[in-house]
Amino acid sequence: MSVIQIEDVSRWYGNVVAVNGITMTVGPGVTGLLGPNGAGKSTLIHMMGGFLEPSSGGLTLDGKPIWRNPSVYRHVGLVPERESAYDFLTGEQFIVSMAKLHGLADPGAAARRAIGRVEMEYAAGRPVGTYSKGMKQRIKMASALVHDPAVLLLDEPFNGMDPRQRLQLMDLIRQMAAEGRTILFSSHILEEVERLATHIEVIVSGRHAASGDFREIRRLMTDRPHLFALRSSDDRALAAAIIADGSARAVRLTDQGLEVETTDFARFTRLIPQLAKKAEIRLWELSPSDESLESVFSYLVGK
Ligand SMILES: Nc1ncnc2c1ncn2[C@@H]1O[C@H](COP(=O)(O)OP(=O)(O)OP(=O)(O)O)[C@@H](O)[C@H]1O
Repeated sequence: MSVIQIEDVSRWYGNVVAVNGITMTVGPGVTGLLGPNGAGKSTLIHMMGGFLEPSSGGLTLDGKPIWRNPSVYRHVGLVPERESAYDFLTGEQFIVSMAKLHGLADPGAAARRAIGRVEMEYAAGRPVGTYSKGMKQRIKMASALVHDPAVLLLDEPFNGMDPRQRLQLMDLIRQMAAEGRTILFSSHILEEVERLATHIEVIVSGRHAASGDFREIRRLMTDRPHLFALRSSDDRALAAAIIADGSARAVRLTDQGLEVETTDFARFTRLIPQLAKKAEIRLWELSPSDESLESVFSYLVGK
């Protein structure tokens, strides 16, 4: 059972602070690293895998420093977001070469085992350049598994996958976690993280914004004020009805219709059609107007 400890870690690129004073512990099971694009997820993952030096702070695997420590790399597999295989190599050649890089005693056998793990035997003899996005993702996964690491780091593993490929990969990740591995995967999609992760870490603008199980994070996200845009046959009357009901924090009449702020998302979406019906108003549009991930995450960090 392996544990990665991240202790007050920062990383900057020139003037850009990509990761800012993050402290967290990643243990066995599946951890989801959630954050919008540019939050610093890839930077953090690369530091966890020993591919990038922290500008300050330290990272350890089972108490051993990760940076410049090859004895640690034997226990870590990293699947990067970008393509990492030469298109002209066959899947098998690629995995065998990775096994050789790790100095494994029997690269052929290790490669076959890893390819079997991701169910890619049928395409192992084909050049990687002919693979679909999902197949490329699986062969990258095999390359990270070839030395049977205790820790697996996956950067946006579901990007570009169709729903069937997504389910297959989720199954594989669950199996590997059940075997006692420490697995961390990054994503900017809450639902994805919610379905797979037993533990969630949220980062926003390089900072650690929240940590815990998904119910807690979901509550933090849904309890924040929500902004809705409404259009109806009589916006003024609808505004009056909403104000009379007392379910909104603020109601504004705009050129486009109504803007309503509420803290109880679920109750408000149930209530509005009832209010409209009672007042004989036809509802044309009811849409959340601040549902961008950016705004959800910003709320979490209190910006
Ligand atoms: N090599 C680099 N040089 C300069 N800036 C960088 C470099 N790599 C990342 N950054 C910047 O650091 C910040 C964090 O980037 P990072 O790729 O770690 O975020 P991310 O959460 O993985 O985002 P994405 O999901 O879009 O890849 C961004 O502002 C990015 O532009």
